Amino acid sequence: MIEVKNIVKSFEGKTILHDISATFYAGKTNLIIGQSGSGKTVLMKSIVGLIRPESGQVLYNGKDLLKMNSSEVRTLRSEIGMLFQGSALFDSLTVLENVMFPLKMFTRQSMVERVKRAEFCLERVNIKGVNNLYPSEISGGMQKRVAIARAIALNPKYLFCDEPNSGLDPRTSIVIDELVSDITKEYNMTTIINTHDMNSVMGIGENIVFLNKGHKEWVGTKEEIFTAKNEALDDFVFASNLFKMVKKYVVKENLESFFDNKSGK
Ligand SMILES: Nc1ncnc2c1ncn2[C@@H]1O[C@H](COP(=O)(O)OP(=O)(O)OP(=O)(O)O)[C@@H](O)[C@H]1O
Repeated sequence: MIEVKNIVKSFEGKTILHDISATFYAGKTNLIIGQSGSGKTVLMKSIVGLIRPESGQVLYNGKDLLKMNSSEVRTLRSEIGMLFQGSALFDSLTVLENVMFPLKMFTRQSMVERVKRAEFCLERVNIKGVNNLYPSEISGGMQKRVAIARAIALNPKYLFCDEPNSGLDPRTSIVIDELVSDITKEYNMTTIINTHDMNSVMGIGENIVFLNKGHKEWVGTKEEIFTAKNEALDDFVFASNLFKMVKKYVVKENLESFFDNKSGK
């Protein structure tokens, strides 16, 4: 579990995060949503430790990142998996070598052990037969799966995904979302995902934190979003006519059956 308490962050005298407190649960897909510029990335970077807030606490299972010494931070880093927007694979390394990379950085495993673990992770994300290809030789969806395999190579307790669906078609986005969600449950990870993607919100939003102009405006689940009485949230989530119609239908008809059928299974 990760808790942030009273996080304040400013740049050049302008406050970007206003006293943010939120809880992100283990075994759940926790989403941070909000308009462009609302502070999602700054919040995620503050949680990961890439940005130091002026005040507040970032508690990893109760331990404050902002008070950890360098050896504690290094241990924590080995427990964190990251999935970046553009997959961020190393172009000059093969698929297998990309997944082996964090194992080389953070473990003393032998070459044989590293290969075995990387092969296991690639199989887990349903990647077969491309281990010796380079990222440029596989599709965007496959690259994303390889990035997930790399992110879970060290068996992380915490997984951070920044816009994991950017650049993917809707069908592949759902596959990636479901993969992240399944892995989160399987390994009981605390997964935090930054997204604007309403399909992700409706599909895997188990704990959604909505930021509005750097303020935490609302927290709830994908089911609660339909009946929330928050104007800013409503404007953001149901901005398109399509989602306005979906809301009308879901509220009028049967909410449960909508979520049961969401993934089209
Ligand atoms: N290093 C920085 N220096 C100055 N201002 C910054 C810095 N990083 C972010 N900001 C500002 O903080 C605000 C929030 O940015 P942030 O990237 O967190 O938004 P976001 O919600 O992630 O947006 P998007 O969805 O477009 O990625 C923006 O106004 C941005 O210009």
